Amino acid sequence: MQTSLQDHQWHIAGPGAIGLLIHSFLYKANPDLPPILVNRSLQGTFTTYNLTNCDQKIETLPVQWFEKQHHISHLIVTTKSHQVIDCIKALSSYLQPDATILLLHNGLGVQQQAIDTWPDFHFYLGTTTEGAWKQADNIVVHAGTGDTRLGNFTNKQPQWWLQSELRDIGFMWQDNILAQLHLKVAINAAINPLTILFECQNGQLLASPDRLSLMRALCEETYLVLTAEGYPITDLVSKVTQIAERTSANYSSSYQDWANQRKTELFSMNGYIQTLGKKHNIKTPTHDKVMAEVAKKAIL
Ligand SMILES: NC(=O)C1=CN([C@@H]2O[C@H](COP(=O)(O)OP(=O)(O)OC[C@H]3O[C@@H](n4cnc5c(N)ncnc54)[C@H](OP(=O)(O)O)[C@@H]3O)[C@@H](O)[C@H]2O)C=CC1
Ligand SMILES: CC(C)(CO)C(=O)C(=O)O
Repeated sequence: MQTSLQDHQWHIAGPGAIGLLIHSFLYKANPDLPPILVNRSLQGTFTTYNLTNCDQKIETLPVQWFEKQHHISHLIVTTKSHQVIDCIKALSSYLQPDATILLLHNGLGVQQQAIDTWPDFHFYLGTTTEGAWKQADNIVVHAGTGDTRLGNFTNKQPQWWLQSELRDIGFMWQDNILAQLHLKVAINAAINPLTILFECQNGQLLASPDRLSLMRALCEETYLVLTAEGYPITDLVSKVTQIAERTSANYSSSYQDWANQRKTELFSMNGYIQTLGKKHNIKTPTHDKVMAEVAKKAIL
């Protein structure tokens, strides 16, 4: 039996920092069509959560959780990259055969795996520069505003997008989203593992010749591999340097995962470049060395 879900009602799987932030955007845009949260256990926990906005105001928002009678037609997955496949597997019997699924995580590789595993679902790929973190299970802090872009493998805007609630909350359609995602991976692959190796903030990578030369070597290999894959990124070193300067005081997401003994997403950043290197027969010795060193201290 199906409960009273409405057309286009979004489910959000992964009630972490980004999941709750997007929940709050959708809820505030249309409280009559609240998004539905899905957690790992498929059983709701908290009934409200607190959101600290960028201007330090605190709002309390109600939560509606997934129920096993639901048929999911629209899903946003906001787990970490290594949790995406298991998350969709756990939901596969509740997803409509032609469900729309937006994957919103860092890194690459998992998106193709999802599309290959479930060819009938309509997958969309996204990336966000919003910043958020969890203070507790039901407390989220919106640390910095950013933008969220989505697209698909075909670059064709679907009909649903024109009336989508996602437009109301400022999400933007991005032609060639894959180019955007490859650029992000190239930047992450040059910064994130090094912040774990040197136990430093992003900006401190620019402070010594040793760190800079490793960063350059990673960029050179990434450039060759991504060019072979059809995504040549010009001036990658200066793009990486600019981001490291702009986020100078930040600890990268991988550093934070390592510092909190969580699995990092490096397998879908440097690991993705290594996989493409093998595919195109291009050696990636710096990525290999850096990943081997990071593996001694972090969960890859
Ligand atoms: N936070 C940020 O500022 C930004 C994050 N991103 C990216 O967004 C993605 C999400 O990041 P973030 O929100 O910080 O990560 P979090 O770890 O805070 O959130 C992930 C959530 O997914 C849950 N989860 C794991 N497996 C499942 C499952 N099978 N079903 C349902 N829920 C599940 C986790 O629960 P559990 O705790 O039980 O594992 C957790 O609540 C990452 O790829 C990240 O790199 C991108 C830009 C900025
Ligand atoms: C751009 C950068 C490196 C900012 O910290 C990031 O995306 C991350 O930490 O994952």
